[in-house]
Amino acid sequence: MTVVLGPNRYGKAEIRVVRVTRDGDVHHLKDCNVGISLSGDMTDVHLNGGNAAVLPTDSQKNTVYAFAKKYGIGQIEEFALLLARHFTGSQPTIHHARVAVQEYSWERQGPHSFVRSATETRTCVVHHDRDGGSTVVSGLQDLVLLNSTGSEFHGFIEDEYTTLRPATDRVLATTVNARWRHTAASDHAMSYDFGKSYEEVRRCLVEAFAGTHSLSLQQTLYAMGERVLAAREEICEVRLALPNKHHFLVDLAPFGLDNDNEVYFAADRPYGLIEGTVLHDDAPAAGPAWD
Ligand SMILES: O=c1[nH]c(=O)c2[nH]c(=O)[nH]c2[nH]1
Repeated sequence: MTVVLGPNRYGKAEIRVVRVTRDGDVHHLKDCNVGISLSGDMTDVHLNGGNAAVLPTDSQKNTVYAFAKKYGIGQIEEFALLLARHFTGSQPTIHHARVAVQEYSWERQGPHSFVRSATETRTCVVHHDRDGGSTVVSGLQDLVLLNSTGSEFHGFIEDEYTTLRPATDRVLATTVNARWRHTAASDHAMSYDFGKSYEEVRRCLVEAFAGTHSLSLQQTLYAMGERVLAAREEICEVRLALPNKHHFLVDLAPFGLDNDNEVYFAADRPYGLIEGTVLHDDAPAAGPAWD
């Protein structure tokens, strides 16, 4: 039996960087969490402990802070591309870079005061290969949505363990975790408006959730992905993970009260987890985009 080194990567995780841009009395804030993963000529370090090909993860972390100062942090996808291209372009031993960024949103409260908004986190994952192009997957996490009617679930399999009653009018609630792949990120490069794209995709997801009379969360998932692909030509694939945040009607009969879909128990666990991919049938090959 021969043992060999398989796929590997290394980098710095969870680099928290806050960039304040001062515009006179008015300040602008970017609050991010950056993860770097590099791969390349790493056989010697794993097999023999030879570090000559290794750019320390500490240097990677420092690069994030230095780039935040030198270039600012605009759209997170642009910042991630800048970093990924830097590592592959400056170090011959680094062949591939994966940079992931999460952005926490702050609402302006004054010229230099901000309130952390309890809404979703914006995300991106960029891959850059020194011999090839880049892939960009944007996304959002923890966008909480609820429809208080317009949702049904019936006609499902009923086996000997089924107790669920068919529902013709229920609450449908979820925490959207969505990621979407940009068709040709390497062509768009830096001139591409990632900010507008993000806002429009988010709007499509919310509008499709709110506007779909749902016979299942699976149907709603597909409608959300389909809406994005119909509206946004720069996107070729959408991946969604939608927990079904169950709202159970409380039995008020013991108290002599009826419950006409008015009082619910919002359970936090267990929850159904509906996951799916919606994509163009001629979407270009994903390469490492989803890794
Ligand atoms: O929208 C739903 N899809 C399911 O697959 C499912 N399963 C379940 O118990 N409730 C629901 N709701």
